[in-house]
Amino acid sequence: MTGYNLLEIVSSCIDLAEQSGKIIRDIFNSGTLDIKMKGEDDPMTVADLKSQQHIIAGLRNHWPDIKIVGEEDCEVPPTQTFPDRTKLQKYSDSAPKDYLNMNKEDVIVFIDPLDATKEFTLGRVHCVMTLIGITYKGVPVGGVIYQPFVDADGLPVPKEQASQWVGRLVWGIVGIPVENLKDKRAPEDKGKVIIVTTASHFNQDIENSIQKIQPDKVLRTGGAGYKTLMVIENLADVYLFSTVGTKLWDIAAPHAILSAVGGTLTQPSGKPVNYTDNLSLVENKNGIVVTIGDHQKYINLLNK
Ligand SMILES: Nc1ncnc2c1ncn2[C@@H]1O[C@H](COP(=O)(O)O)[C@@H](OP(=O)(O)O)[C@H]1O
Ligand SMILES: [Mg+2]
Ligand SMILES: [Mg+2]
Ligand SMILES: [Mg+2]
Repeated sequence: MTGYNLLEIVSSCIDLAEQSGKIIRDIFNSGTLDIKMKGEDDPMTVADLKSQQHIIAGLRNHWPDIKIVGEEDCEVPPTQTFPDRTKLQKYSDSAPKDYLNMNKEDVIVFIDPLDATKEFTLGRVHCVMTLIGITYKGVPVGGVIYQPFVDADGLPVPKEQASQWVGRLVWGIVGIPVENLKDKRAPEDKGKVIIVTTASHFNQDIENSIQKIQPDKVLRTGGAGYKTLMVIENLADVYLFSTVGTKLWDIAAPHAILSAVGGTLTQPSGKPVNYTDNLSLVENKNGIVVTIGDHQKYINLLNK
């Protein structure tokens, strides 16, 4: 076979995301985040950088030429990390055959080394995640997300109980059932329409869109990955961010897992997102809408 094998790439990304989680936890515990501002409300820390360097160096050791789009602009020193490519071998018979020998030109790995950096710098670490998404022919097909600051069920743990930060991994490949997910909807929220949106990048466009849906509840928290996982686990019906701000690396990994469980992510118009390595097109300029069901109903409301 001459193409890339998605099972091997996702297997490696699982190792690298878990290792990055440890890097992120250690830097948080050190207390030295070395915060730099890339733009207004757009911080980057040394944890973002070290996490991305670790992931890219590990991928390059196996796939020197694979297309990678990472959030941070940084040099990548070589490492001796050779991630395990074999963890998912048992799915070789059940995985979609196309994904076992993917044309190299059509594969892109999107890396968000630390999603929810703003919240991270404020110590609200439960929503921090490392996100690695793999797209094939412009569509997310594999995703790995790792939450460093939660317990094994993904529940927040305060920093006074840091020893319980065992972390949580979720990976998904479209066509293979996703493990390690729960329906977390509280009984009193059954039948309600719940929107989740940004905590730290809110604006009037988003407020106007929320009004069109007339939800019963609006939750605000950090991280594109965390909010998408809330939809996947039924804590919210819609993740709505109807404005410029998120980038392809924020959504590639969670989108793949969402697709694997039957959910939908589009632009607010209902048009699909096109995943490309053209750096002038990595912004989700029109925003995103994420649902686990009734997607068209919400798109209709947003466009009426
Ligand atoms: N106005 C804005 N400027 C820069 N980045 C934005 C933004 N709005 C959203 N984002 C990006 O979208 C992601 C989710 O944002 P939010 O937590 O507000 O929902 C964050 O990813 P990072 O933390 O990986 O940079 C954040 O940087
Ligand atoms: Mg950032
Ligand atoms: Mg992000
Ligand atoms: Mg980030």
